[in-house]
Amino acid sequence: MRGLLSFLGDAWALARPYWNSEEKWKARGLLAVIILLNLALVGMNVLLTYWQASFYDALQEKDFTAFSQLLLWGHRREDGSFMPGFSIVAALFIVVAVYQLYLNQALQIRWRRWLVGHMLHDWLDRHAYYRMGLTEGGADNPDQRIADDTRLYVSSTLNLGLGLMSAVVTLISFIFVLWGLSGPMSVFGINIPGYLVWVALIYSVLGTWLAHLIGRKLIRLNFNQQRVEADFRFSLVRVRENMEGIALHGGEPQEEAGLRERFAAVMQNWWAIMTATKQLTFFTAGFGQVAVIFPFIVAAPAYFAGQVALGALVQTTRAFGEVQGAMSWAVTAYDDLAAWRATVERLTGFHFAMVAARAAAEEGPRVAPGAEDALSAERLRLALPNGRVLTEDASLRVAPGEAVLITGASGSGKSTLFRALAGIWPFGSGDIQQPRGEVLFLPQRPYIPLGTLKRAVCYPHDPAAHSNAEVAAALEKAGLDALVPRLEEVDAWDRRLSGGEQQRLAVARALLVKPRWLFLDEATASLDPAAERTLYTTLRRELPQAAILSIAHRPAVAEFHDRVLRLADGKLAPVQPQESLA
Ligand SMILES: Nc1ncnc2c1ncn2[C@@H]1O[C@H](COP(=O)(O)OP(=O)(O)OP(=O)(O)O)[C@@H](O)[C@H]1O
Repeated sequence: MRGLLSFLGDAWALARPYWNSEEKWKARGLLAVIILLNLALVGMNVLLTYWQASFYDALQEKDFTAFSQLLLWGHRREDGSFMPGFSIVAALFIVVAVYQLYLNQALQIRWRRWLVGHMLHDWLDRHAYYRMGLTEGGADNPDQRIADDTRLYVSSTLNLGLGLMSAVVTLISFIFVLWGLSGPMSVFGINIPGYLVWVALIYSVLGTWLAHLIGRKLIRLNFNQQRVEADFRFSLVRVRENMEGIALHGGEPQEEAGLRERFAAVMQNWWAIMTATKQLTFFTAGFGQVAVIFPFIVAAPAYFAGQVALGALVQTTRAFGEVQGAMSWAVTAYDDLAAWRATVERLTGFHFAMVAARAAAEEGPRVAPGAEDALSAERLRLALPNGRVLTEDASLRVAPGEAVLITGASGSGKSTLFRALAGIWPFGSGDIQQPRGEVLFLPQRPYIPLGTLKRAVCYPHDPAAHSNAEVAAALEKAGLDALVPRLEEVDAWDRRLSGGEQQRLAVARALLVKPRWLFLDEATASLDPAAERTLYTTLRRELPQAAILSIAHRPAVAEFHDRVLRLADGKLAPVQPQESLA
């Protein structure tokens, strides 16, 4: 019970922000209309049971006029009351049902847009996504949670919520109908009024309880299914993204084995879901079948005793069926409820992982952005997620326009030092003063976004911020003249360009963006030494005001820098350029 209450608390915590957001009046208004339409549907259902009673009575009495009037416009009964015809009620029913669904979907997409927008922000804000990827504590498969789980959550919440509401309203309405139709019954000499109502209630409560006992393992299984499906899809995406590496290694058998293994996890969990669903369906289908004849069995004695007419019998069984159906809502919706609960738990887990990752932005070295016109790091202690220390008490100060080369053995922590200077490394301590003005980091494998070549060069600027002529000039200076005519072409540029070309593209980016602070982390390492020299010469000529911090292994790069620092034994120490061999 505690588990259920805390789960409902989580579900509400997930939903509440939207219903109190800037969109709240539109959302609430739309929901109110949908609820009204839903209630109208229930009302028409009630009306139809009375219509049915009149219709069967007309049949029994072979009253053709009443029969045809009841099918068309309507019939005035002997007591003066008017019963609308089936065609009218059915036409109205169709219109209401269509708009109920249409507006429901409109509300779903609005809610989802809001939710996805907020999740994207929380995920990307303060590098939360990066930190979540660094530690195992991050939620698995964020892409699936943002793309799929939000869709499932929104549609299930609305549909289950409206389904529950309809069930409650149907229950209340038909309890009155059934109560009116059902006479008292004497059990051991005690008169029980509205006995059909009690029979329906007992039948349904028993059914719901049994469905819960049989189906509850589906919650965990559904949760797992989402995870294993996402893992499988992710491994397929990895193959697609690393096609060349895999093909060159001839790694297909390994990949196939890995993919099969992941799919086996999908299968295994799916079999467990099938077994659990089979058990639940045996029960729910049996429950549903019995429910068809059960009301006849309980109402038949009165009919055969001549106490009720055929119309009243039909109306009674229908009312019984509706009460029992509404009471058993949880039995029929158990599968959906289990899936919904799994989705809510996945989204809640993701939310808390994001909150923790954003809070962790305060952890690690203290970063003061743009505090002064220089870059400095003091008493920098950088560690790995597992606690291993990379630098102990490293210090650094770089003035505007200065060019500094950082060398050190592979794995000594040079890239991690850059990550810390960028303010994204959350493990360690010390003080970092970030400089004023635009900063650009160029890693060894540049990030190339999807879209046009122009977009790839301008990143992270908006492509509209630069003219084609500017971008073309930058590409030419970086030695990519051949690409100039393809600026507007959309392609998978990260796969189309060679490693060296990608690095040239990154240099073109620097020439275009003209940062005041440029960080090059082995950003020219894929080029031949002559090309590397040319690019460094171009960078120093074109960006004379820029401070440049480079990480490089080739000693020749030192001549383009004012001084060289070497990272060794956890400390940064100045060395002579000729000593800079890594
Ligand atoms: N996210 C991470 N989780 C665990 N270990 C990490 C992580 N990132 C880096 N490391 C480890 O930290 C150490 C330093 O990595 P870093 O990339 O800073 O080295 P580097 O000096 O730049 O090396 P190279 O010259 O080879 O590029 C390496 O041993 C690396 O395996």
